[in-house]
Amino acid sequence: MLVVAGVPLLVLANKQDVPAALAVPEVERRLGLQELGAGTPRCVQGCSARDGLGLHQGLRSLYDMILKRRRLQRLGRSKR
Ligand SMILES: Nc1nc2c(ncn2[C@@H]2O[C@H](COP(=O)(O)OP(=O)(O)OP(=O)(O)O)[C@@H](O)[C@H]2O)c(=O)[nH]1
Repeated sequence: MLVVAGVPLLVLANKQDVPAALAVPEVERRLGLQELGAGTPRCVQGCSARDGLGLHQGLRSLYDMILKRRRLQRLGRSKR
């Protein structure tokens, strides 16, 4: 997985309607996302492409992370 430091990351843990699907914390652990550190905002969202559950929430989280990052970038620029 290519991750650019600081860029908001959304991981969709799909097929959560399937009983054998990995739970969200396990997906996060196996991808080693905790190693990214606080500088890379991220969200691991459980979802099901079959019924759409979790998709809106995931995209909403990504949108919020992008807005927050933009605000922080603007603040950083105005302080220079
Ligand atoms: N139950 C369920 N089935 C899904 C979901 N998303 C995809 N599928 C089904 O899983 C099968 C494989 O589709 P994909 O996941 O798109 O394809 P893939 O990535 O090549 O295959 P996988 O490695 O099996 O995921 C198809 O029959 C899809 O309809 C989901 O959220 N829930």
